[in-house]
Formats: sequence, structure tokens, C-alpha cells
Amino acid sequence: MASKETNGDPRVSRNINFGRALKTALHGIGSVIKNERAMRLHLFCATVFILAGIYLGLSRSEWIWLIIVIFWVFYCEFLNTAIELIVDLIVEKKYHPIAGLAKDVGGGIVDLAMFMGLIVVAFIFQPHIWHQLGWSTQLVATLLY
Ligand SMILES: Nc1ncnc2c1ncn2[C@@H]1O[C@H](COP(=O)(O)OP(=O)(O)OP(=O)(O)O)[C@@H](O)[C@H]1O
Repeated sequence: MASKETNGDPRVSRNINFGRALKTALHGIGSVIKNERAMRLHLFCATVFILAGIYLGLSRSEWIWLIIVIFWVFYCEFLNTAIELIVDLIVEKKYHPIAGLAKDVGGGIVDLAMFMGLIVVAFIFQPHIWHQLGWSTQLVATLLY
């Protein structure tokens, strides 16, 4: 039954238990993945980095940093999507310079997170890549000479 604070509409209610809260949160996550192309790109990049990490044998602390930056970018994309939805709800798709600015700032949040993510990923993978390159050049030199 809907409470007074929801104006009597049963669709607008508090999450009465953890199970329902989880279900609504999963609905939000599914909606971002389905509707946001940028989120699918983040998921693709995260998969590539995780596979590369498995192949290169990252250390425990490197995995922790990688997981932190991956989820940090996801988190910022979710925040940006929430900002976009709330702005659209308020201005109803009509032009307003402040609505545009709010969306631009939201986009900036994601860009900054991605920039930070790329720096951390570069620090994590750089020694492993040099190591691999060292092995490959040694192998090529052995095969050639
Ligand atoms: N109501 C509006 N009033 C003014 N400018 C707007 C409005 N809606 C969007 N814009 C401008 O258009 C840009 C793109 O908005 P849109 O809602 O399409 O975001 P998006 O392309 O989905 O962004 P993202 O790629 O970050 O998800 C905004 O950054 C903003 O500059």
C-alpha cells in the first residue's frame, strides 16, 4: 500500500526491503547499460584491461588499483546519466543554457574520471609491457642471429 508521502500512487513507494532495493538498483544499472553507448564502451575497455591483466599476471596491488579505476569510471558514468535524466525531467527537453551547462559539467565528470583511469592504467601496464617487449626482442634476436 502506498504511503501518504507518495500521493497514493502505488508505483511511487519506498523500497520496503533489501530485495526490492536491489531489484530497483539492478533496473537502474540495466537501463544505463542499455541506453548509454558510453557505458558500453567503458564495459568493453574494462573487459580488455581485465583480460590483459590476467595475461600479464598483475600483482595484488595492481589488481586493486585497476578495479578501483574501472568502478570509478562506471560510477561517474552513472552520476552523469542521473544528471542528464534529472535535467531532461526538469526542462522537458526544452533549451535552457543552465540545463546545457549542467549536462556539460556531467560530461566533464566522466572525462576527468577517464583521464585519471588512463593514467593509472598506463602506470600499471607500462612495466609489464616493457617486460614483454624485452622478451619478444630477445626472442626475435635469438631467431635472427
Ligand atoms: N535542454 C538543453 N538545453 C541546452 N543544452 C542542452 C540541452 N540538452 C542537451 N544540451 C546540450 O547538448 C549536449 C548533449 O546532450 P545530451 O543530452 O544529448 O547528452 P549525451 O550526448 O547523451 O551526453 P553523454 O555522451 O555525456 O551521455 C549537452 O552536453 C549540452 O551541451
